[in-house]
Amino acid sequence: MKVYIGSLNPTKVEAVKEVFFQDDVTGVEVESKVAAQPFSDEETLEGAVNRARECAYMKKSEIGIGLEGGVMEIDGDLFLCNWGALVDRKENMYRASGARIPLPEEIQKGLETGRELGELMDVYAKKANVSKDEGAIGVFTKGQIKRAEMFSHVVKLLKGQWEHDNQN
Ligand SMILES: O=P(O)(O)OP(=O)(O)OP(=O)(O)OC[C@H]1O[C@@H](n2cnc3c(O)ncnc32)[C@H](O)[C@@H]1O
Ligand SMILES: [Mg+2]
Repeated sequence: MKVYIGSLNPTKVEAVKEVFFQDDVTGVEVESKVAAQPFSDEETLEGAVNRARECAYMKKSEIGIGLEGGVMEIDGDLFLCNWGALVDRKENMYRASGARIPLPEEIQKGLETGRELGELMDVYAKKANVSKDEGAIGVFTKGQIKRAEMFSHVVKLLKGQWEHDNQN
């Protein structure tokens, strides 16, 4: 089965390859059509759905997957939020979200000035490309849950729902 994932970020591509291990998985760059830094559950989910739709419309695609990272507010605190969407050939859509943790105040302040989380995390962790590696979730959980594992839970939730509806 041909599966497209709408990103070239290794944490996202890895997660889909791990869960769809029997399938032919390809990462492709597509537009999320939302802000580079989504600021709510709704906007983050919309980015995931847009990516999944674009992937599902690709030639020979049986399944398109979109994964999107963002932040959302609860009572003045910003939490990491991540959403995934799966669109199949019949245009059925499945959605799922990932684990969330609050972000420290200094990161919240940086986000509020319009900077992207990926950029802020590199400054915080004093290294490059945190978003392509352990991610903010990995940094703030001391590596207990890294970005690829968090996304793999989301992809399992998507695949499982799709399989539930397509069982014989
Ligand atoms: O190439 P794409 O697929 O866009 O990968 P990305 O890393 O930019 O991921 P998103 O667009 O889904 O995430 C939106 C923004 O939030 C950042 N981000 C989200 N989750 C993160 C995490 O766990 N660690 C570091 N940055 C994160 C990311 O770098 C972007 O600036
Ligand atoms: Mg991005």
